[in-house]
Amino acid sequence: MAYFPFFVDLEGKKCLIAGGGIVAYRKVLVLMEYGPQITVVAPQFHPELPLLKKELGGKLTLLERKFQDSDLEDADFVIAGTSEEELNRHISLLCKAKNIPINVVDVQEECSFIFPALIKEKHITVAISTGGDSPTIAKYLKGKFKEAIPDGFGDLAEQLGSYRDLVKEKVDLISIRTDIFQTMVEEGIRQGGVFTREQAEELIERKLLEHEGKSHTNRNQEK
Ligand SMILES: C[C@@]1(CC(=O)O)C2=NC(=C\c3[nH]c(c(CCC(=O)O)c3CC(=O)O)Cc3[nH]c(c(CC(=O)O)c3CCC(=O)O)/C=C3\N/C(=C\2)[C@@H](CCC(=O)O)[C@]3(C)CC(=O)O)/[C@H]1CCC(=O)O
Ligand SMILES: NC(=O)c1ccc[n+]([C@@H]2O[C@H](COP(=O)([O-])OP(=O)(O)OC[C@H]3O[C@@H](n4cnc5c(N)ncnc54)[C@H](O)[C@@H]3O)[C@@H](O)[C@H]2O)c1
Repeated sequence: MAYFPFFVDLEGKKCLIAGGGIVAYRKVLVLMEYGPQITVVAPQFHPELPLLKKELGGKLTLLERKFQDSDLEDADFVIAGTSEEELNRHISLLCKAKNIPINVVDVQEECSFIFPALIKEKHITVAISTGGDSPTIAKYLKGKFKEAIPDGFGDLAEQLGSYRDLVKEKVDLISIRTDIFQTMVEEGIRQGGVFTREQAEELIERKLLEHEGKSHTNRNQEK
């Protein structure tokens, strides 16, 4: 069955990861880009995790002990990736009973959410899932789609995002706004991923004048 990709704001959300091996380390690497508060609980850690802790500071907590049920208490979502299959299943059952979203790495039937193959360029995220049919296809498509994203596209999206309020403030008609945003993207791509604030201001004025000219002509034709 196909899974629906909700895009969730994870900034500051509490993520508990049970297990601290390579699997857990990879999950931390992916998730840290989305700003959650991550706690990893395991008797032994992959050597990269303490190094990452130095980099991430308070965003990453390492609890060097076995998992306890009480670890779930304030978790917003959980990943079970210990080497103990029974324990992973136990964590999954507890989470499901408490309505806490749970991923058991590579065990679809124990998951309430699954991981997609991800492309991230600043705030642009492309997520690919095959509903569990073939993670290898998801990975393959990731490689293909990555090639299709123009250089600097994440930067361009971020720039255009910073002009949204300006456009909304100056332009009332949605159809003109849409035209402006469309032109910004086309010009931004043509200019290699850059569209400056000055250009945005000029474009807004030009499109407003164009529109005024058009409605003027229309009024004259109506007479
Ligand atoms: C996308 C990605 C993200 C990530 O892991 O972060 C991901 N798996 C990846 C790779 C990968 N995983 C596996 C292989 C070996 C080849 C193969 O088995 O096909 C490869 C390929 C490789 O490593 O080259 C083994 C595997 N995976 C699952 C099972 C269980 C089963 O089949 O029942 C088994 C068999 C275990 C066994 O043999 O016992 C299950 C799941 N794996 C998922 C996600 C979820 C569904 C995603 C979807 O909807 O497509 C789901 C359902 C649950 C979950 O884990 O969330 C990541 C791509 C990384 C990237 O982005 O590059
Ligand atoms: N390595 C892979 O590429 C891979 C891929 C897919 C699935 N898996 C599966 O995912 C699981 C984790 O893989 P890994 O390679 O990270 O294994 P690993 O052996 O490197 O790490 C296992 C981790 O689980 C921790 N652990 C054991 N008992 C625990 C407990 N009671 N409470 C909390 N943590 C506990 C260990 O301390 C360790 O940190 C395994 O079941 C493995 O079969 C591994």
